[in-house]
Amino acid sequence: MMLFDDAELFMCGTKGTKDFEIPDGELLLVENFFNKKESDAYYHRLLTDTVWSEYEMPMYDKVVKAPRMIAWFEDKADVQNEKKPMELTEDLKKIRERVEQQTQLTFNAVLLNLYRNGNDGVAWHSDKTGRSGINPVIASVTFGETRIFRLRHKFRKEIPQVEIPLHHGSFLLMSGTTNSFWEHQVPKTARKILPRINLTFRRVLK
Ligand SMILES: O=C(O)CCC(=O)C(=O)O
Ligand SMILES: [Fe+2]
Repeated sequence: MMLFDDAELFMCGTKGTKDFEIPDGELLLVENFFNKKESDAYYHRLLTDTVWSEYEMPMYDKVVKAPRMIAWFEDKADVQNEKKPMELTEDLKKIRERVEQQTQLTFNAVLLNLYRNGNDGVAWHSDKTGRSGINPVIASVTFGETRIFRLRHKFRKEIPQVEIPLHHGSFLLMSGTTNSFWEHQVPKTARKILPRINLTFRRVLK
């Protein structure tokens, strides 16, 4: 794959913070959270150095491959567990530092998603999982191709959906009750596009 020079194509958004003031949730976008130079460097290294895996998810009575690649990293558990997750790399730790500075929160795990092209995406879901409690704070960083991040209220269908193009180097924080009341997706697209990497920092219970 010839991806390396292509990073020049990715534009960061204009610098600015936007509070989306959604009902039943908190949603904050910071464009240009990482500048173009930092974003290009992280994009290249994460793309090539990460050991990406297929993710198989249960779907009714079958198991299907998710249309994206993933990698999960987590701080070393205090208690040794059987399945040792990968620890955060130096790059991931540096990115986390910036995220923690911004949010004044701490995170002990990060999920990386790689959307290889427009056929990759993520279907409607919210991020509640057994290990992160009912209202997890999700801190999301994007590098590479701009993809639409769409949110909809789970119960009040009259509330308009929110559509946010997440640009190279942007940061999005979902907090408060967002994950109880809203779900989100990254729709597939027929456009010819380059890969996008998304990182979601999380707090998981050990
Ligand atoms: O790629 C994104 O922006 C969102 C990823 C996501 O929703 C997830 O990993 O739970
Ligand atoms: Fe999600």
